[in-house]
Amino acid sequence: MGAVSCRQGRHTRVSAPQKQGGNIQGPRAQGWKSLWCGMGTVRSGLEELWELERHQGLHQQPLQPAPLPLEKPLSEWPVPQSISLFLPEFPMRPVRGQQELKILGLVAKGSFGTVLKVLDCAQKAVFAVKVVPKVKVLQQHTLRQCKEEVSIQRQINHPFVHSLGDSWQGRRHLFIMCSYCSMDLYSLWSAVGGFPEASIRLFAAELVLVLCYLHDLGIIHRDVKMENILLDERGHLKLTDFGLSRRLSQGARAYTICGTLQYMAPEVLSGGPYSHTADWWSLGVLLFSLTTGKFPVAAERDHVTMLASVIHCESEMPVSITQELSLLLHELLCQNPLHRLRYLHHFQVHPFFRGVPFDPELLKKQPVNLVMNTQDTSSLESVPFKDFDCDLESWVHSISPDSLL
Ligand SMILES: Nc1ncnc2c1ncn2[C@@H]1O[C@H](COP(=O)(O)OP(=O)(O)OP(=O)(O)O)[C@@H](O)[C@H]1O
Repeated sequence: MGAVSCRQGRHTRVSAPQKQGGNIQGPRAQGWKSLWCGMGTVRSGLEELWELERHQGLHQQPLQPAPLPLEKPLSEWPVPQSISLFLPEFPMRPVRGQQELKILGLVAKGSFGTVLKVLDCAQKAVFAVKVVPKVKVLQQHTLRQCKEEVSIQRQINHPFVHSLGDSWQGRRHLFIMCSYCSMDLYSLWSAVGGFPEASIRLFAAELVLVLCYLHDLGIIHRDVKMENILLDERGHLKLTDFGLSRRLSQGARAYTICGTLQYMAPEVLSGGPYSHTADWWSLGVLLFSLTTGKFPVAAERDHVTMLASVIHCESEMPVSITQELSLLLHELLCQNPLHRLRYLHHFQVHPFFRGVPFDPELLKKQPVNLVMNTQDTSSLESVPFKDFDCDLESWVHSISPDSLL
């Protein structure tokens, strides 16, 4: 049996961006403080502010705005191991960032990293930056995986995949930057519940194209789930989080038990051998949930119990769904990976996809009314970025130091 690395089914995603002057409280704020304190190249100015706060006993008073001092260029040679270990995927950027990036808010706290929303002042564009503490990477023995994540994301270029903007390292953190998406499928699903079949058909076709593309490149994603599907401004999807992905050539097998329990195929839960086909099971779970508003099998506490539930459960299809969709779900949620749908031509001729063009450009032209409607009614997410254009000093200024302890 392979190593076990299971993730939680849901992130602590912050549903609305934090505005300038907004309150940050509780454990989330604590996360911010420790994050800022260790942000190395990007937030070294903040680190100094925290130090100042500690030594001058300013806990009860708001911090004064202060200019961000530039971090001294790296002069150590040879490069210390704490840096060289993460090269070349995470290059050192001594000056970049602290002058150009401004934190706009906290997006989510994943199991590996914290995702921040930032403004790149030079490019005048908003990005999401995943910040991963190096110490966590080393403690959890995920160095190889972490480098693989970046190297895979650099290689990929597909309209429905979230491509990598940049990656670099500070002294204590790794940074992975991508363009920012204001909505993810999980949040949309939580707000809307079951989706109409027309929307499911479009999402499914886009995901089929992405998964076929990845598998043809010899990449297995291993964490296909709603939280890892972001939606662009027109509602089309972008698969993200390649943190568990790996290169697996056609015909090769994997054994590591990893993924998010509710989405993991039986052959993954049992410790393999498994292949790219496991991603199609996850797609089945995802489509079932989008259709019915609930997961085919409730989450269990560990992979052993989850396996028992998955094996013994015959997911009942609601009578309200069409036969074509029911057939698709059955064929994806097939216990035997060899009998599971998995090739593009399977989907192209499937009755559920009758008339669907399996072409990214044509799919992108189709409207996703569901998302547009939801975004229209959401409050903060649709506020223009300039409204929360705060810089680091004002963040520090606006937050009560007590709430950050
Ligand atoms: N570019 C982005 N724009 C907006 N939100 C994002 C972006 N990237 C990630 N997120 C949000 O942050 C969440 C966590 O990111 P990600 O999955 O990369 O971190 P993680 O630590 O690997 O999470 P986990 O291991 O728990 O899946 C995502 O599920 C998504 O909701």
